[in-house]
Amino acid sequence: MSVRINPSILSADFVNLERDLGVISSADFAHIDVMDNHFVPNLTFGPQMVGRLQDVSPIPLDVHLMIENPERWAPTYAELGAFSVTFHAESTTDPVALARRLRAIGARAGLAIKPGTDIEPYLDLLPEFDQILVMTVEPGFGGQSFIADVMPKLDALAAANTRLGLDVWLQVDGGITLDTIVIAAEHGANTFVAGSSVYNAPDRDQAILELRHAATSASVHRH
Ligand SMILES: O=C(CO)[C@H](O)[C@H](O)COP(=O)(O)O
Ligand SMILES: [Fe+2]
Repeated sequence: MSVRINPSILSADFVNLERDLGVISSADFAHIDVMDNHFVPNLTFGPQMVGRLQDVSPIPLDVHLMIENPERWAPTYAELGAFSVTFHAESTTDPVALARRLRAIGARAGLAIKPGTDIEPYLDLLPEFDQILVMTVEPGFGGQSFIADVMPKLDALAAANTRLGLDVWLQVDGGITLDTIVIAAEHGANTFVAGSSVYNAPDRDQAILELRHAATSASVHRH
């Protein structure tokens, strides 16, 4: 059972992003939080910046779009070469159509859901996606506390993967630490975004290694 550790550069130094991408090269993907100050009450960066991050990153980019009207912008990130592009169910009218456009460009397609959004309507759509991002905080800011109440959504997604014979990656994002990563892995998560717990650690490689070990042990224990 392989797990993926995706540090979020939301907790990096925004005037030293090339340097701060370089210190997470032992991770699987760099998680890039795009916020538009409309879908969430915070603003980060757009395609121009992400294109340059793509140029200099030692690892592939996992782009998380917290924006309104993702139909307008998500394909642009796929064209820039992002490995995966994840948009929110709450700001999309036709998630399947958008996922198909992203896949046609060559990116993996991800669907994200906020803590208050029900997963049930999306379970039958799993074949259309490569990953589902279950938010474990309200989107918008790093450094918040993990919301364990959303774990039943992971249980439902893991069961749907089994029922449909799929391996759609199950991603969690928000408040992931050495303790909470175990809880999420026990509920079937296999792709873990960690911002502050990686970037605030004195040794980023060590933090990534410890998160990976904790998640792997919990996954093995689960199966
Ligand atoms: O999408 C996000 C916030 O909306 C970030 O990816 C997430 O919060 C990571 O930060 P942390 O690990 O510090 O919670
Ligand atoms: Fe994120």
